[in-house]
Formats: sequence, structure tokens, C-alpha cells
Amino acid sequence: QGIQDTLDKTATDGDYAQATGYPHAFIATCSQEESQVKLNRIFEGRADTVVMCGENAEAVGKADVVLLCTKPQAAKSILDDKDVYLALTDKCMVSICAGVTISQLQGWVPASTTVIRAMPNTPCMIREGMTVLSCPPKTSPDYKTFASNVFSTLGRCRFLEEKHLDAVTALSGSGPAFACVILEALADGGVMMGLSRDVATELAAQVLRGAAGMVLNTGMHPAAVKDGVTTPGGCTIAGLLTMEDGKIRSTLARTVQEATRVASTLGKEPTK
Ligand SMILES: NC(=O)C1=CN([C@@H]2O[C@H](COP(=O)(O)OP(=O)(O)OC[C@H]3O[C@@H](n4cnc5c(N)ncnc54)[C@H](OP(=O)(O)O)[C@@H]3O)[C@@H](O)[C@H]2O)C=CC1
Ligand SMILES: O=C(O)[C@@H]1CCC=N1
Repeated sequence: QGIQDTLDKTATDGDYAQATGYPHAFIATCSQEESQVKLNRIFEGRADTVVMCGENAEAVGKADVVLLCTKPQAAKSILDDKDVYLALTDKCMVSICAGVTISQLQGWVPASTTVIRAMPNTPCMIREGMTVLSCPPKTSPDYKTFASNVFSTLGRCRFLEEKHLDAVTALSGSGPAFACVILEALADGGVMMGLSRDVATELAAQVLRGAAGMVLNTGMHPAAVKDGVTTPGGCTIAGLLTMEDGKIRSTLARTVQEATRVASTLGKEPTK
């Protein structure tokens, strides 16, 4: 009954989402019952959220804006469902599928559907995310504002041209994994020198957060942050030269280059 109340309220409030620029009710969909059980546990007690399983068309029919979050390879077959396709008429669909282009998505939905591409990252879970949005030039400002509002509640959000989305996928989408390898390696160094694992991890994580904050909050160039730490003849320059001997800069830059290459292939049909 609670679920039905939420859906009824959604229906009667109709254009509330567009009027405020923020969503006021959520429908999550999945294909496996065990996912539904898990999601119900996560959203327990939230009267504004409904979890549906195996009912994509019904869920899309009740929504104003649809977020497509499946694996890139599954997107086409989900949108191929005739009822899902029709339910998307005149709606906005935001896809987070890596490597799936706006023009691919437009080919899989009705012509009246507004398509927006988004590339968020996992720190959205703690509202420290980075999301880049991309949309066709004539996208309605209401939908652009709406999408930007949604992702801005989860961290930073900006618009970029779609040609940059594979690089974005590699740098900020995959970036938390790369950053955590660096974090773990710094902590390993601390452990090697006798710190406990817990302490070393805390120090390394706070160092990365603090250094990032100096760049983001003060606008300092990363090189200026580095130089500010580096006492002539001191221990920092000794460590920095060791990093340079290990080609850390080109290794990290090439990491993003290779991840970008793979990101550009993710929306393609799997090779048989
Ligand atoms: N992981 C990341 O850091 C980022 C991922 N992305 C993109 O996000 C997308 C999802 O990635 P990820 O979370 O790793 O993938 P998961 O496989 O973990 O999640 C996919 C979700 O889609 C659901 N799903 C699958 N098939 C259907 C269906 N037929 N109908 C309804 N729901 C369905 C799954 O539910 P069920 O299990 O019940 O089928 C599951 O909840 C990908 O396109 C990826 O490129 C973008 C940015 C960052
Ligand atoms: O690894 C992936 O393909 C996804 C896209 C960005 C982060 N994870």
C-alpha cells in the first residue's frame, strides 16, 4: 500500500519534477529477485522510493526522467523491448553506460526522447563524486538543469562536449581505482617503515584528500603544492626523484591513455 501511495502521489504531482528541477520520487528497476531484495533493504523506510523487478516498461511509464545504468553491452537489448521503447516517448533518458554514444542511444529510443549522457564515479556514494554530462546541442534547458541538479547533489558536475567522454570515463570514471592503487602503495611504504596498516592507510588517504583540497579549494597549481612541500636538500626532493626514476608520471598518464582507448570500445557489439 505504501508503494502504491508513492506511485499515486507521483502520478498526481505529474510535473513536480520539472517545476522544481529535482526528482521527488524514485523507482529502481532490476532483473533479478535477489537484487530487488537487496535494494529493498537499502531503501527500507523511504516512502519516496519503489523497487521493481522485471517490469522495466511499467517503471519507465511511471517516470518523467529515466536513468539507464546497465552494463554497456546490455543497453540495446533492454531498450529493444517494444513496451520500454514506447514508454520512453516524450521522456528524458540519462545514460551512464560507458562508451555508448548519444547517437547510438538516439537510434534505440523514439525520436521524441531526449538523450543525455553522464559519466559519474563511485565517490558519488559519499557525495564526493565527479560527473560529466554531455547532451545534444538543442537539449531543453529544463532537462539540462534537472540532470545537473541530480548529479550536483552527489558531488561536482559539469558539462563537456561528447568527444571528451571516453577520456572522462578513463580519468574520473575509472580514476577512483587508480587513486586507490596510489593510496595503497603509499600506505605500503608506511608499513615498510613500521607504521601499522590502519595508521598508514589513514595518513595516505588524508594526504590525498588534503592535496586534492588544496588544488580544488584554493586553485593552486599541483606543481606549486609540490614545490611548497619541497625543502632544498630535504627528504621530499629525495622521494620525488625516486618517483621520477620509476617513471610514475608517464605511467599514470599512459594509464589514462589506455583506459580511454578501452572506454571507446565498450559500446561496441562484443566480438564473436
Ligand atoms: N562502476 C563504475 O565506477 C562506473 C560505471 N559506469 C557505468 O555504469 C553501468 C553499470 O555498471 P556497474 O554498476 O558496474 O554494473 P552492474 O552490473 O553492477 O549493475 C548493473 C545493474 O543493471 C541491472 N540490470 C541488468 N539487466 C537489467 C534489466 N534487463 N532490467 C533492469 N535492470 C537490469 C542489474 O540488476 P540485476 O543484477 O538484478 O540484473 C544491476 O543493478 C555501466 O554501463 C558502466 O559503464 C559509469 C561510471 C562509473
Ligand atoms: O570499468 C568500467 O568500465 C567502468 C566505467 C568507468 C568506471 N568503471
